[in-house]
Amino acid sequence: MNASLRLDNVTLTRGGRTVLDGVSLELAERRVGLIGTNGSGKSSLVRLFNGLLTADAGRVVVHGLDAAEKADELPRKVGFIFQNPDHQIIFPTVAEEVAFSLEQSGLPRREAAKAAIPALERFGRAHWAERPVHALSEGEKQFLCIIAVLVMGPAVIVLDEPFSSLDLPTRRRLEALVAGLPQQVVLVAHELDAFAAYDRVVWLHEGRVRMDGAPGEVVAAYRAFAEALA
Ligand SMILES: Nc1ncnc2c1ncn2[C@@H]1O[C@H](COP(=O)(O)OP(=O)(O)OP(=O)(O)O)[C@@H](O)[C@H]1O
Repeated sequence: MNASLRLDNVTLTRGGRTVLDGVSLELAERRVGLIGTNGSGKSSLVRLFNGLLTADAGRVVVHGLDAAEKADELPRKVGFIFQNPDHQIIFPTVAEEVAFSLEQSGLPRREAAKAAIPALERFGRAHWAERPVHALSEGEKQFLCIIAVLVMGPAVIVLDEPFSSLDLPTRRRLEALVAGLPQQVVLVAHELDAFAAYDRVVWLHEGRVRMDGAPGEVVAAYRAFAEALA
C-alpha cells in the first residue's frame, strides 16, 4: 500500500466557481504544510482527503484508497481537526465525546463508553472525563478534538487552521503534541513559523500549485509575494 495522499489532475468546483484547477500532487512526507492567501483553495483541497468534498474531475487516492470508490472508509483513515472546536464537538461531556469516537471506529456502544476513560488516561486527561465540554478552554477543547481523532487510529491527521483562536503558549503546546504524532500530518495554517520543521510546504494560489518544496524556500517566496500585495 502506498502511504501517500495523491491528487491526479483534480478539478473541483464549488458554487459554480473553479476552486481547484487541475491539481496534481503526491504527498508522502510525514509533515506537509499547505499555505496560500484566503480563498486559494487550501481547505477545499484537504477536504478531498476525507470525503467531505468530491472532485469533479481527476482522481484522489488516500493511502491506497480511491476517494471516489471508498468514500465511506476515508473518515477512519483521515482524522480532521478544524479551526473551531465547537463545530466538531457534539456531546455534553468529555467522556461522551471520546466514547462517540470509539463507537465510530467500530466498538459497540457499551464497550465504547467503558473504553473512553482508559483512552483519556493515555493522554493524561482521565480527570476530564465528567467535565462539561462548555467548561473547557479553547485550547482544552482543541486538545479534546485531537484526542477524539487519535482514538480512531487514523493514518493521516489533517489540521485546518487549528491555531486561529489559541494564545501563543496554548498553540505551542498543541504544536508539540502534533510534532510527536507518528501519523502523517497535513497542516493548513497562516502562521508561517509553524512550518519550520516540516518536510514540505505547498503554496496554493487561485486553485493551482504555485510553489512546492522545502519550507524555507516556499515560505520565503510566499512572504515576499504577500508583502508585495500589502
Ligand atoms: N461552502 C462553499 N460554497 C461555495 N463556495 C465555497 C464554499 N466554501 C468555499 N468556497 C469557495 O471556494 C474557494 C476556496 O475556498 P477555501 O475555503 O478552500 O480557501 P482557503 O484557501 O482555505 O481560504 P482561507 O485561508 O480563507 O480559509 C473560495 O473562493 C470560496 O469562496
